[in-house]
Amino acid sequence: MANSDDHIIRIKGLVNRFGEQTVHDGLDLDVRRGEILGVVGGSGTGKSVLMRSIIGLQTPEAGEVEVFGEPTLGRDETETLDIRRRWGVLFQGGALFSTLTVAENVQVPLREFYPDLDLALLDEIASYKVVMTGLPADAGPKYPAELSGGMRKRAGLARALALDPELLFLDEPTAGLDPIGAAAFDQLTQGLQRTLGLTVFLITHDLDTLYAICDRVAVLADKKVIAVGTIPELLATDHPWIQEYFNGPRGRAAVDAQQKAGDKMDGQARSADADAAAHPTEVARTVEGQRTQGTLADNAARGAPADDPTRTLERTDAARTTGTK
Ligand SMILES: Nc1ncnc2c1ncn2[C@@H]1O[C@H](COP(=O)(O)OP(=O)(O)OP(=O)(O)O)[C@@H](O)[C@H]1O
Repeated sequence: MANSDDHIIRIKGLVNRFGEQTVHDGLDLDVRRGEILGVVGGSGTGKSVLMRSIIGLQTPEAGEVEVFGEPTLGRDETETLDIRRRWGVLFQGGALFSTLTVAENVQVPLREFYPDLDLALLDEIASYKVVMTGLPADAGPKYPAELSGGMRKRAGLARALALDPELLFLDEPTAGLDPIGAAAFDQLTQGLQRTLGLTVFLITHDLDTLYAICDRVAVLADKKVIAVGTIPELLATDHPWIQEYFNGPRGRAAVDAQQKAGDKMDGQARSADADAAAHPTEVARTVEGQRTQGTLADNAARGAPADDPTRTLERTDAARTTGTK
């Protein structure tokens, strides 16, 4: 398979079967470096099996998988150690160890890949990752059962970021979150992706997530990736599932919500411009698309941790639409 610097994952001719059931049959997909790729498809189309095939938890019957330019199939764990330490995974539901605290959960991959790290350093890295994902610092010693669903997702994300990965896999990160919590998690994902230069492979049923933060979307159907592109590019195809998914009532509601969010941010940008003109010596604020990130002082004033560079102003648009399974 040709190597390309533009692609962090390359999949060719993937075949996965469970008994008589064929889940993937000649699936191809490339993931570009630095993008957030949304992966969608009806329930049971094999999104999670695809992710598991990439990260080595599922052995496909045939095909080629390359990550960071290295083939991953047919190689044992020690051979892929250098590759595996360069990605992080947030499994569906967070998959935290219930008998470990949040900090201990974050330390699991650190202990696995760097067994010689001393305890003080493990604690320090875990604390940093906890705060980085917007959790309060006192979440570290808590057990998963003591956290809300949204906080558990953030704790799972903190663990996924433990090794400073270049590539992040997120399996339905906003499932089960309320609309405001889901929008905040999207903004956290995008903030981290931009700040840390991550590539994100994001499985979701959440149309708002697709519209809000995904650069491209890959659609799984008929045992393959039937289309991959920006949402306007997908809308230009005539595949019935794609048309129904994006043009159905939930798709239209997601577009409306996106439009409202855009209008709101335009208003904020205009008002920020007026403020800047009126107070030219004040520290500038940055308005990036839908995301407004204040200065550390602004964040502190809003109650966000002052040392958290990724904390973003949470969107409070009321409408949020999750695609049907
Ligand atoms: N270990 C396994 N053994 C047998 N069948 C499996 C196994 N893992 C997955 N499958 C089957 O493969 C198919 C695809 O599963 P997968 O979990 O990838 O779907 P999905 O697209 O992620 O679905 P959802 O959106 O509902 O999470 C399903 O029919 C599932 O039952």
